[in-house]
Amino acid sequence: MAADLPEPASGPAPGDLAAEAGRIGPAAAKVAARLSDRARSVSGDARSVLATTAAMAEDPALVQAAERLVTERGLPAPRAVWEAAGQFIAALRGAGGYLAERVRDVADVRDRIIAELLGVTPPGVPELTAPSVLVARDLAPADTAGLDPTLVLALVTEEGGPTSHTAILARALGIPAVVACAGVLGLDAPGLAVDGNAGTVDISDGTVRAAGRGSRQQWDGVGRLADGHPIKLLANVGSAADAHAAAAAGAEGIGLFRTEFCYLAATDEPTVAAQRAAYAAVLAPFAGKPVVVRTLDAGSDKPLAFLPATDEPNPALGVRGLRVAFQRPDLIDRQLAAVAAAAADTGAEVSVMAPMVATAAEARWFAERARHAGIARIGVMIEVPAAALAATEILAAVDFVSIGTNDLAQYVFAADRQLGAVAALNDPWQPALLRLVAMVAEAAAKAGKPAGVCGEAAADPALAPVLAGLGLTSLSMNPVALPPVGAALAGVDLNACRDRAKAALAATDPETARPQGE
Ligand SMILES: C=C(OP(=O)(O)O)C(=O)O
Ligand SMILES: [Mg+2]
Repeated sequence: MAADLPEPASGPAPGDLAAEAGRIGPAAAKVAARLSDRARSVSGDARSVLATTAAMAEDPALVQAAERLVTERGLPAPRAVWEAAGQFIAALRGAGGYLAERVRDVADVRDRIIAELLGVTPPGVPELTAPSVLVARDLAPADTAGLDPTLVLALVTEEGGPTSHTAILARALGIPAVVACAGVLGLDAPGLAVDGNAGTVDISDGTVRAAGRGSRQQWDGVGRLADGHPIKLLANVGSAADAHAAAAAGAEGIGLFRTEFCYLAATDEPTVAAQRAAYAAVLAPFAGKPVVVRTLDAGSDKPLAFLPATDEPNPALGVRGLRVAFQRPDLIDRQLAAVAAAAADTGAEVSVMAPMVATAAEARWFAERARHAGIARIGVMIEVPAAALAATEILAAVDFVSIGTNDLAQYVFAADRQLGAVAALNDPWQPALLRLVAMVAEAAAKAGKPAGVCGEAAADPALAPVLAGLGLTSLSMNPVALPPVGAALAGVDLNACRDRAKAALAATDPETARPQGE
């Protein structure tokens, strides 16, 4: 691999500060244009990942934050980009889980812009001349998208996680990959046998071998089972870049727009006009299609700087999600007004949804405010066990529910979702979690209202038929997961899904719930 870019020196900036700041926008635009060109030359997941990276490079929030660091603190442009990206990286890392896995994407964009400003070659993958196993500390998704599966037998990285863009892309390209393989860079082995299915790297026999080369799955863009039973396949997004990637990946709509992602680095509450513009940029690619906008889910793993920090012993159990709105109804009213205006601007079929609802009374409180803001379709997330147990009463107050399996698992198992030591409990195949999901799906079917899943469970192609069998009507996921999930659903009929659901519910643990070989 090309050497990592060294951390740029911190200054002072040479010459005129305005001119120095003015170099950042054009450098970012050049990086974006280059990535967009590459996106046009490939297809499928690689195309959507490159398009997302291109949009991230041009993200006005990053460019403007870096420009301010030049004009206000006198930093040289490369250092300012480094520090501005660092703020985003810290926020993502603090959020943990799959958000922390987006850190690599931001770091890649940062390095490309800095390399452009310095006039040097950005870090990347060396030209391969013979079939090889690629070993790296981590690999940028944009680099993974360009890998040639005939030359890269397998990929092993020290860092990264199983839901990172890099891992998902490698799977999509059919390249066996093992990520988070601590110590692999320090190995002095003549060969590596990599099994992408088992997640193992064997150095014992000195040969280079790879297993687990899956084939790229085809999905025709319509969410349905083999017998035609519909399951809407939607995308989780947090920015306009994500929304474009979701549209390119063929999402039938957006099932979760995490609005707090727009403001992870904001120091002041955005005005209604600024929120309207930011939301409209996300809704625009989905004119005429369903989009579920979640109101701010701040607090705990996603702190927002413009909300006063609360000194709580257990932030995950504290004032977060909709609970912030109970204390600051003015804040949610301004957000709902901005969402309603953005919906009118774009023609997307917008619903709103509240996070961290615990009781039917809370659902009613939210529905009333959203209705007052002129929003017609209103739902809540089911991510607190009490809400799953009260699903019938909650569904009487709203039009739909969406199950957040990430938090639902965290709370039902009393297992911090950011803590590796208890990760096994936060497994979406846990029968106890699936029984709560079943309870919600049943209540929704009785009420004749839709119920979806928008937590990470929805992105598992083996679990999707189980969720369909439980009676869920939509699955919302990272856009790169859409083709494998769509293909998995298209291969089974509703009866088979119901059988799989029954088996998973009856299992005693995740290992037996999960089909063999998955
Ligand atoms: C989708 C969810 O919300 P978030 O991951 O944003 O907390 C969830 O909790 O499953
Ligand atoms: Mg949640």
